[in-house]
Amino acid sequence: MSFNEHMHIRNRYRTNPPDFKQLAEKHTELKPFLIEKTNGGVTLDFRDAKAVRTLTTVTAKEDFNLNLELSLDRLIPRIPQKLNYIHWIEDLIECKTEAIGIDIGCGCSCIHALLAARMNPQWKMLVSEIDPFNYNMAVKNVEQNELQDQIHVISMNSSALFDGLIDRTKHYDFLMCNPPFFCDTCESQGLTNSRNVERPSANSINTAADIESIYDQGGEVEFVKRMIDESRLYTSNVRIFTSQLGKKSSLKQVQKYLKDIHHTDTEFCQGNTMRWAVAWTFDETYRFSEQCQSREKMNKKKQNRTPISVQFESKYSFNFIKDYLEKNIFNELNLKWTSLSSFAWIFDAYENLWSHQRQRRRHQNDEQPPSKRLKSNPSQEEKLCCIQARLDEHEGVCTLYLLFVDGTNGDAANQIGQYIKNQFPKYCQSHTNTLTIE
Ligand SMILES: C[S@@+](CC[C@H](N)C(=O)[O-])C[C@H]1O[C@@H](n2cnc3c(N)ncnc32)[C@H](O)[C@@H]1O
Repeated sequence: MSFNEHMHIRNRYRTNPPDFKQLAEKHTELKPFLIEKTNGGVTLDFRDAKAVRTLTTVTAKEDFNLNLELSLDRLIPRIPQKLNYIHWIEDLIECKTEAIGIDIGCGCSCIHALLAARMNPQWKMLVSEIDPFNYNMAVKNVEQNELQDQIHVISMNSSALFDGLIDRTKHYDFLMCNPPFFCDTCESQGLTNSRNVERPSANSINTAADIESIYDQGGEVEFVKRMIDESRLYTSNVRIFTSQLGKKSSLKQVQKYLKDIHHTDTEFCQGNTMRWAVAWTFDETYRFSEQCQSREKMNKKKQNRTPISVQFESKYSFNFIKDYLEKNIFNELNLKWTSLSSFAWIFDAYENLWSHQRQRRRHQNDEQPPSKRLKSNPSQEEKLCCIQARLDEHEGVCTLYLLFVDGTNGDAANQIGQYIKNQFPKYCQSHTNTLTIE
């Protein structure tokens, strides 16, 4: 399965992936690695480190005019995926033309800073590296592209991430990082269950050295947790902190750790690889824009913005249904409601009395003497939902529309709509003997 259609919208490779044949015509060093496919096309063996390294260096040259030196025993960056991260950073800082950024652990390629600098000629990057080999090669890569004015590489000799790097008298627009991913060599060699056994084995080589891929204090989750802890000391120096994550399970743990900090997340898609990323900020004036959020979150939001409709049989009049809602449903579900007009309402729910389990509890509660009933106090509870409701009549048929406005239960309009669909026939049955439906 290819995730290319979900690459960042500005990623130049989204609709125009590298053409290996054309690249090899111009950069002949790629030619020996081309493999003819039965359909006449060509591909590369992504398990061959030399092939992957050559593809990266010729792509960097062709598309970014970058002369890149890479080592076969160090991480070889995949440029299309790196662009997803850089474009996301651009979105986070609202495409500022002048910006100062930080990259923690630049690797021998120094790829984040080189791409960021080429794509944004007025950005400045401060990057760190703890491994002396990577540091020396990163400096070389900056110098051979004459980007010393834009990129400053710092060698770290302690395990501190920010101390000795971030200048407390300065302000930085963003911080980025691709942390060491694994906890130990077993995980890096795929011997522990980090990879779902159902998933096919990796069809792409990982050339990362242990120093690059292993953080023996708990892998990427603990590395990013350390970043979060340290970021609390630099709240006014860095506007937006970010980190990439290699596993979706890591994202959940990091999000939990960021509970009290304003944050968002996204995913980076390319080929059949997905990566995740988190961003957090201590700037109370800052709001993460919609385009910076994950597809999952955006899809949920879109779903919530579509009103749920409940259609009633034509034999039930507008006033009958309106009475049913105001005198039964709104009370039964303990909704705090206000009329917006004779046919529209807005209501809040602080407890879920519409799902089966909750209904059972409600009935049990109703059977208790009043002194023992559970009381709900909206001021102490979180709001499950605020919903706008409208009852329309068209050619004698009434339809109720429910639109989720906000709250913690994004599916509430759908659930309440379903509840009304289930309960209305029962109500009608119990009322046909005593009331007219007009
Ligand atoms: C997964 S690699 C990422 C390299 C590069 N940024 C990339 O995305 O291709 C992680 C890098 O972080 C470096 N690193 C690990 N701990 C560090 C620390 N405390 N300070 C700076 N760099 C560190 C490693 O040496 C390694 O180069």
